[in-house]
Amino acid sequence: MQSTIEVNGLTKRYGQATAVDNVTFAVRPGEVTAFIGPNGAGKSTTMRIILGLDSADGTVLINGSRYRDLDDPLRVIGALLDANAVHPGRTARNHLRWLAYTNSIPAARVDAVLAQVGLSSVANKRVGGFSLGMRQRLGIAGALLGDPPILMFDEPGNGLDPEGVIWIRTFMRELAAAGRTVFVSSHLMSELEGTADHLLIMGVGRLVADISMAELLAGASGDRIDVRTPQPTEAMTALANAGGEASTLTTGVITVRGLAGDQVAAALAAAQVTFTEMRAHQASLEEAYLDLTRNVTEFSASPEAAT
Ligand SMILES: Nc1ncnc2c1ncn2[C@@H]1O[C@H](COP(=O)(O)OP(=O)(O)OP(=O)(O)O)[C@@H](O)[C@H]1O
Repeated sequence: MQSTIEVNGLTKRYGQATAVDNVTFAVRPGEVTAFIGPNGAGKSTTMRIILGLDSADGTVLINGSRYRDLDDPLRVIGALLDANAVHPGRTARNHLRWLAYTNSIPAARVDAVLAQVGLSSVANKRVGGFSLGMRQRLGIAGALLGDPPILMFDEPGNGLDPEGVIWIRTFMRELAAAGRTVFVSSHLMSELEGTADHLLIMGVGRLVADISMAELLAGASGDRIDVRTPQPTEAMTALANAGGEASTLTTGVITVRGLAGDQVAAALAAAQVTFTEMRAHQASLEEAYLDLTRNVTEFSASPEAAT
């Protein structure tokens, strides 16, 4: 068994509401696996259950063991769940020292992880004065303290400025490249495009896709063609008349479905519409996600499903 999280038949109910409904998946090492879904889909609940912080039906195995059976849990799985769960009166260094001490981790790791997340210069400052972005970094430092092979981050991009977002993306890629298992949740598709290798997509309570990023994007790009034109209205009409399904996502670019490249060119030429570029459409993760979830009824139950 190698650096994995295995979730099997997980179900969590709060009264009448089912927050997590029979969810099964495995998270593999050497990859960034993104846990994506709208607000309230059950991502945080699942992560809390993985760490044994909440009870549920079903099983969760970390490297083949339940969390509570791990001898040194912080050396196996490190997690950032809630960046605000730190005593505000403590300094960053003292918070990590306490965490190291109570988990039999050498104190030398404290300065190592502070440097890793870029907090060395504020190590002796009280956490109460930290921005959310600094707290996120401190939470990540805590997750790294035991040098675990598995890392789990719940919305780590929250509160980070653009530079911080690039930092966390690069950092997650480096962790995965070093062979670690990286499991990260987000409700922002753009945040994980170019970062995640694999996607676990949640509807409201249910896992609706377990798919590689490459496979999802290839499927969503499909047989669509992008045409850049200074005459978008005329192009839309010509392509619709030729039997294509034309839409526009970017100003000046028409995306056509249902016509081959030569048919698109012929339709535009016949209508005397000029175009400056024609190429196979590359779907964004956001687009692929919306395509995938459009027909999933559970999503429409949430007003934020399309965010
Ligand atoms: N302690 C609780 N008591 C009652 N309901 C809860 C509790 N915790 C979560 N829920 C409910 O369970 C569902 C899943 O919530 P959860 O926080 O896991 O979603 P999420 O996907 O992490 O959302 P977000 O992207 O907003 O963090 C929601 O409907 C939420 O209201």
